[in-house]
Amino acid sequence: MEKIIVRGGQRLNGTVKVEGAKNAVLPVLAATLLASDGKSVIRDVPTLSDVYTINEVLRNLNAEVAFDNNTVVVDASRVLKEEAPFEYVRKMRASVLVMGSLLARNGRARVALPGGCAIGSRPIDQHLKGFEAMGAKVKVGNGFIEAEVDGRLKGAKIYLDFPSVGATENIMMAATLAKGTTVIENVAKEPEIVDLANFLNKMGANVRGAGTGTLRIEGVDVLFGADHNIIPDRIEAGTFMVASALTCGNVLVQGAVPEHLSSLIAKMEEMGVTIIEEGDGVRVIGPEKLKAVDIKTMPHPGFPTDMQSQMMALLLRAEGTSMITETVFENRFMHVEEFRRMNADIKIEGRSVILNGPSNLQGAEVTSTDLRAAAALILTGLVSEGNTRVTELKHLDRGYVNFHGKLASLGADIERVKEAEEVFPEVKSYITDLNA
Ligand SMILES: CC(=O)N[C@H]1[C@@H](OP(=O)(O)OP(=O)(O)OC[C@H]2O[C@@H](n3ccc(=O)[nH]c3=O)[C@H](O)[C@@H]2O)O[C@H](CO)[C@@H](O)[C@@H]1O
Ligand SMILES: C=C(OP(=O)(O)O)C(=O)O
Repeated sequence: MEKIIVRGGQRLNGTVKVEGAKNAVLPVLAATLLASDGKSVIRDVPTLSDVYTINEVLRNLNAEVAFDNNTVVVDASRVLKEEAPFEYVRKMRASVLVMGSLLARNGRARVALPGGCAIGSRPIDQHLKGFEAMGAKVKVGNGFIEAEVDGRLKGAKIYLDFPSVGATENIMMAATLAKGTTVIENVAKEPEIVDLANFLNKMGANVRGAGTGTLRIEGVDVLFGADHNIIPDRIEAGTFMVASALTCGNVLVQGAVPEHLSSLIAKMEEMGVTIIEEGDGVRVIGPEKLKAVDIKTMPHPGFPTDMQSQMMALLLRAEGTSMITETVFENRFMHVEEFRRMNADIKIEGRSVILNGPSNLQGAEVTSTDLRAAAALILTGLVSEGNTRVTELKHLDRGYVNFHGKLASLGADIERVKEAEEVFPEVKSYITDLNA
């Protein structure tokens, strides 16, 4: 079993560079399936397990995919298959994002139902509602969702009940090749939506309004491969910003785009952290004492749910009582119990968490429950007494490239180790028998 071991007590210092955004590259790669002519070249792609998974999904659908030197080249000009199997969707829910492209290109898509997830039930009803409004028939059965349209999708007026990031992306992709105009209201405004719209427009699509609450898409007959650089990862940037503030450090986070991080910057400044725009990034200087603040996660430009657990780590060091309210996912507090194992004074009350700080944090063996929780537990280890051992690193590898290496380069006392797993001899022979 792999573990990250952190010994607390070091102030972080230096420069760290952020990668391309995971949550931008996944929909962009799904969108490459829309090009029936020419290759797409996607640059600044992070070497994350989620990227390898989406590449496998694309290959399985008969696209040609090469990934080298942070660049993915996709040729989707051959006839595409229509099925994304459960083995991929189970590993990564964003696999459902191929549905809009497949439906638009093939008139048919069959994608395994994603099922539950550690942060909530995460239904995709809003994606399906959009496809249906564009004329698709949607059927759910045997663990799959099947969507089919007779001929071409038709432009439609769609109102999302919630500004879902995935539904906005999936419907936007489907609408690019639909006949006529699609207007989607109450859409997500995240920077990753804007990045996807920019890529689609480079492919020949006509998408307007990205970054506002309404998208207007005039359908076109054909889309072409295009060249695109992925935007920097605002969540990875935010994670290193918190790391610096937490350890009373002084770190330049290169590639952090302040406009993408305004809610986080505002909250960190309220806590007493100094944040200075410098070059193409931000410098974060952590104070000796942090002030308690209240936080409520919201769709962009509100405070991002993907920074909730890292911010919780920071608030453990703040003086006074803080409250974090999670409004985006109904169950994104699994990390709270792990923080308690590290002696955090923290409790859950409904959809909120109350923290009484500063906690006298102590290292412990803790389990990552999702990718951001993994990062948050490692950050907490940086300011805990003794050793913190963080397990279930498969979550971390979905969203962070060489996280421990980057922290070590800033002066953290951290290593990633592989420890032999204890297997009882009786069980071992049983496994051998089974494999015989
Ligand atoms: C790959 C990717 O980009 N993932 C991000 C994306 O996930 P994702 O696209 O899954 O998130 P959504 O914005 O769709 O989900 C937000 C909320 O809406 C609900 N919902 C969503 C769709 C739907 O059809 N019905 C429905 O009820 C979800 O259960 C959740 O409670 O946005 C989230 C919210 O910023 C981020 O935390 C994820 O990191
Ligand atoms: C929840 C996240 O991602 P996903 O939607 O891919 O699970 C995340 O990036 O924090």
